[in-house]
Parts: sequence; structure tokens; C-alpha cells
Amino acid sequence: MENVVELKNVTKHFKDFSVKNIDLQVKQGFITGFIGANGAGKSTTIKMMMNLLKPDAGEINIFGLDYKNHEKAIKERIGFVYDGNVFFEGLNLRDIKRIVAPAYKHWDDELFDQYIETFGLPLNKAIKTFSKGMQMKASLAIALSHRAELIIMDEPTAGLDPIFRRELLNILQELMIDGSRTIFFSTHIITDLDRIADYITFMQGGELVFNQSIHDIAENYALVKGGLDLLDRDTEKDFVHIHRAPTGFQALTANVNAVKRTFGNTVVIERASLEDIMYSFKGGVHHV
Ligand SMILES: Nc1ncnc2c1ncn2[C@@H]1O[C@H](COP(=O)(O)OP(=O)(O)OP(=O)(O)O)[C@@H](O)[C@H]1O
Repeated sequence: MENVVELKNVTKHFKDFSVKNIDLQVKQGFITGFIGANGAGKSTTIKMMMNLLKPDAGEINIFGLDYKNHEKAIKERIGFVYDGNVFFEGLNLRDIKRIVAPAYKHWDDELFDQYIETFGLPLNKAIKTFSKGMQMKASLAIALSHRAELIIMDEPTAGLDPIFRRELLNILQELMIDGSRTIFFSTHIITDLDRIADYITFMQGGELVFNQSIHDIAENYALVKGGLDLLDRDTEKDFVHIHRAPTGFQALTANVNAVKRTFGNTVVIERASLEDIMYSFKGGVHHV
């Protein structure tokens, strides 16, 4: 199976905000980074993927199964890691293991002990005494100990120091070696993505802007700089966003080949970073 997660036309309305018509496929065996500004709808989308929130419309399939008929089977195969204390605060990891293990068919006690040791976590200390990084590691250890095929994480690196963060990213990368696992995680830390992501899902204002491989993004997106006299109604069609200044324009294109055809060597073309792309879309999705 190529797509582990499939969202078709998924919509969720809140009073002042909607996630609209999301079509998203998450590919098996890859790490997908989920980006978007504050309030773009990332957590809402992740909650729908986890069936913690029901969509108002659309379809969600995980491992080709729907939640209506296969919730238990799906959840067995997902590890959910998110920013916040998932556990009862007074408990320690030994208690948690006792409570959580029977819930999973593929729970592996030895693997759990191994991760606890690798992550340097104490078994007997109450979770409430754990730092944010330790809590994240505990949550990940549990996800991994039931041999989750799909790991979904909502901002797992938020609030972690750079050393912990890099350690976590290395662990995630090691998990991918056998090729069968899939990781989908949201983050605001773009350098995390440069380090480990294969695909980027970008959401803005409740809409999906794109879901593309890092390679395709680098091939297609670019920053273009040139004189204002080059812009007119036709040439502007090559851009998703244009910033005009008295000295010239800077624009983002999603089709660098079209720009080359239109402008030849009258413009300067530079690589667009993910940050450049996010910034250009900040006013909302421009349908081009
Ligand atoms: N249960 C809810 N009821 C009403 N509005 C909600 C609810 N949950 C989320 N929202 C609104 O939906 C919007 C998107 O929120 P969401 O948490 O999905 O964004 P996000 O992309 O994860 O943001 P951040 O990066 O800041 O965590 C916000 O405006 C939020 O206020």
C-alpha cells in the first residue's frame, strides 16, 4: 500500500474557522513534515486523522481502513505523540507500562525497556517531574513499543533544546531504516525538516497549499527578482505572491520553468526556502 493516510475532501467547521476540502495522501515509508502558520489548521487536521475530532464532511482512510468500522485495528498500528502531558501526572513509567501494554496486541516489553534505557528515562519517577523533552521521549517510547507502523506527532520538537531536538530527529531517522514505517509530524522548526523530511505538507488558512517532495519543491519554487517594468497582467500570472518595492519586485513562483520562459535572463532567480514559501502565502491561499 502506497498511501498510509488518505484524506478526501475533508472539511471541519468551527464558529470562526474552517478546515476546507483537504485532499491529502501520506506516503508509506517516508517522513512528512506538516507546516503552516499558527492557526492554519494543522492540529485540527491531525486530530481528525486520529479520530479525536469528526470531520463534517469528507472521508478519512488510514491503512486503507475507515474509523467507522476499524477504529481499534487502526489505533493498534498508530503511535500518537504530541506536545503536552498525555499521561496521568502522578504515575511513573512502570505504572504506565502496566496500564498501556495490555491495550496493544503487538506490545513488546523488552523493546520498551530498551527505549527507556536508550532515552535515559527513569522508570520510578512520577511523570509530573519529567522535563518537556523527557515527556516527549516517554510518549515516543510508548508509541514505538507497540511497533506502530505510522507515527503521528503534533509539534514533537516544540520547546526542546537543540541537543534533545537533534537527538530526537536522529532517533526518528533510525526508525525509518527498515522502510516500512511512516512518520507524519507538524512543526514550526524549519531546520527539523531540512534535516529529515522527505515530503512537506503545507497548510494555510484551513486549506492545503501543497503536499510535495522536498525535491519537487526545490525544483519548482523559486524567488524571482527584477525591475517593476517587467510586471504586467500576463507576466504576473507566473507568481503566487509579489512584493513590490521602489527598487524592483521580489516574487515567489511555483513554476520556475514558466518564469524562465517568460523572463529569460532579465530576472534573477534564487532558491526559495520553506520559510520564503510560508511567508509568501501568509495572506492566505492564492488560487493560481
Ligand atoms: N474546538 C474548537 N472550537 C473552535 N475553534 C477551534 C477549535 N479547535 C481549533 N479551533 C480554531 O481553529 C483554528 C486552527 O487551529 P489549529 O489548532 O488547528 O491550528 P494549528 O495550525 O495547529 O496552529 P498552531 O501552529 O498555532 O498550533 C484556530 O483559529 C483555532 O482557534
